[in-house]
Formats: sequence, structure tokens, C-alpha cells
Amino acid sequence: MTEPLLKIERLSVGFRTDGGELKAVDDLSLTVYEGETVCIVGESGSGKSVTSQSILKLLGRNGIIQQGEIRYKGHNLLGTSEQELRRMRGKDISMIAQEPMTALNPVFTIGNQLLEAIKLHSKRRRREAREYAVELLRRVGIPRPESIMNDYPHALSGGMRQRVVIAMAIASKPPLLIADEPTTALDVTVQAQILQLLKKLQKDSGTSILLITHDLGVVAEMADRVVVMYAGQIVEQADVDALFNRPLHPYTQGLMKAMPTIHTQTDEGEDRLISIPGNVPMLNHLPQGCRFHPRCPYSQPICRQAEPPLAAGNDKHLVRCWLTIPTETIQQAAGGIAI
Ligand SMILES: Nc1ncnc2c1ncn2[C@@H]1O[C@H](COP(=O)(O)OP(=O)(O)OP(=O)(O)O)[C@@H](O)[C@H]1O
Repeated sequence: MTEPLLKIERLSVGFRTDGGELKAVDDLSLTVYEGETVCIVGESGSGKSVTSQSILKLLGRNGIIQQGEIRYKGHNLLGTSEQELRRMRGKDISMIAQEPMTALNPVFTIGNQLLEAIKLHSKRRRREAREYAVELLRRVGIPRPESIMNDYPHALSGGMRQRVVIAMAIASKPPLLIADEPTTALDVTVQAQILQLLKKLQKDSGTSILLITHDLGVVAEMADRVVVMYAGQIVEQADVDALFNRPLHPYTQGLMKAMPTIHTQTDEGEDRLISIPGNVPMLNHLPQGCRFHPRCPYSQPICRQAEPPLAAGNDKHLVRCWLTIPTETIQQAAGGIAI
């Protein structure tokens, strides 16, 4: 197999806070290969955004990379200067955020901002750049692109703004797109259109996508591989079909039961949402043992005492759960704790 485009190895990220240092991401490893979509899924606060922000060192001032490596085309991003990273942002790796207005400046026209993004990494003359900008707007499905160039962001709907942000993000044809909840702020029908757009762009240009979402519906639609995070750790990682056909971690199983489907409708035809009881633990009050055990319907004594390793279930399917580990191995690891 070829080298991955992006390889994160044993990454831990902390934050200095008034209450001491918090570990928001704990010993996380993942890879993204050329042309594939990897989804990171998990509830709010599980460390998805912190993972993606670490890639281009966009953590706030109180963020600290405690350990690990992030390699893009074999090049260690964590050892890269701020100047070099600034050159890489947009050219090699682009980010699409949840709320398009965070990427757009309300006082400049769409055309100004798109031309700026184009000229940042290419030597096109003004006329060529303008033609390319119009072509990009057309490619992301914006009707009447020439006239939209003169509009200000507030004149567009949320879905159209997100299309503009995507146009800016792909202007320099970056091999890797990081999209952090790109459809969460949009209406359901618009969400589907934006996902279709990302898929089409990927098919046309072979871009890799690291997609962050809390929505398993989005994962089913988009992912080749899935990373499930809980309280800063990966709890399961698998190809999308393997994950949906046979989720191994009780947390993933819970997320799937919480997905609205026709099977969860009541006799009156209303959606009955089954939620996972309890909440994600606070990072400064993590439970001993498995971080999910207080919410887990299958919790055993070992789960309350020792943290399970992330281990191979079958083939490339990884899971962090004592229930999937053979009893003899647990007894050896736990030194005789009852299971
Ligand atoms: N600058 C910061 N200072 C302190 N704690 C932070 C900071 N940024 C993030 N955190 C904490 O890190 C943890 C992980 O946050 P992160 O934003 O990655 O979660 P998430 O899974 O992306 O959730 P969401 O979907 O709500 O964004 C949270 O507990 C969050 O409060």
C-alpha cells in the first residue's frame, strides 16, 4: 500500500486552563490516504475539532501538543515553521468550517475574497484570475456566478455562502480538505446538496477529505473509513461498511440506535429518538477505567478498574473495549481482577 497523505501518530493535545492542564486528545493515531474520505464522529466535546485544528497548528494560545507526530506527505507538520504553515494552508490543506461567515469577511464582495484566495497561491493575471473565480463559483453550483461576484456575503443564503467557502477552499486544488461540521449550520435539504457537492468535487479531483461530524447519517453518506471518538480517545476505527454492519463498541452501537430511521417511528408515525443515557465526562473528571463505562449497558468490574487498549478486532477494525478482548488476555493484563 502507498504512503498515506496524512498520518497522525500518537497525538496528545492539552489545554492550559485555570483549573490545570486538560488532555483533550489522548494518544490518537489515524491515516488519510489519497482520494479517500475519513470521518471523525462523536458527541460534542469528544476532541474532533481539536484533532483537526492540531493538523495546521490552529489551536488557541493555551493549546499544547503534548506528544505525537503529524505527517503530511511524510513531512512533519509539528516541526514546521509558522511561515511555512501559512504557505501550506489553502495550497496543500484547506479547511471548511461549520459556519461560513467565520471564513468570509462581511465588508468585502465575494469576488474580492475569491480573487484574494486565488492570488495567494498562483501567479494568474487579474483577468485570468477573475475568469477562474467565475469558473470556481460555477463548479460549486452557484447560479449566475458573474453577478454573485459583486455581492456581499450577507446577500447570500447560508447554503450559497458555504458553496463560496468551498470554492475558496478548492481554489488552489489542495490534496487535502478538512471539513469541520460543514453542514451543521444549514437546513436539511441544503445539507444534502453540500454533501453531494463535496462528493462530486472529490470524484473530479481526487481530493482527500477529513470530515468531522456528530451525525452518523453524514458518515454513512460520505465515509470510506470512520474514526469514532469518545472523551478524547478513539474508541473504534473501521471501514464504513464494517462499522455499520457490525459496530463493536457499545458507544458506537448507542450512536447507531440514536440515529433516526423509519424503524424508530412510533405507531403514530413520530420519530422516537433513543439517546445514550448520561453525558460525555468532563475532561478534568474522567472516570477510572474505561471512559464510557458509566454509560455502558454491558459494564463489567474490569471496565471500572482498567482502561482498555485500542486493539484489533478483526482485520483493520480497531476497538477499545474489554468485551472484545479474550478473557485470558484480560486476566493477564489485569492481574486477576474479576471480570
Ligand atoms: N481553547 C480551549 N481551552 C480549553 N479547553 C478547550 C479549548 N478548546 C477545546 N477545549 C476542550 O477540548 C475538548 C474537546 O473539544 P472539541 O472542540 O475538539 O470537541 P468536539 O468533539 O469537536 O465537539 P463539538 O462538536 O462541540 O465541537 C472539550 O472538552 C473542549 O471544552
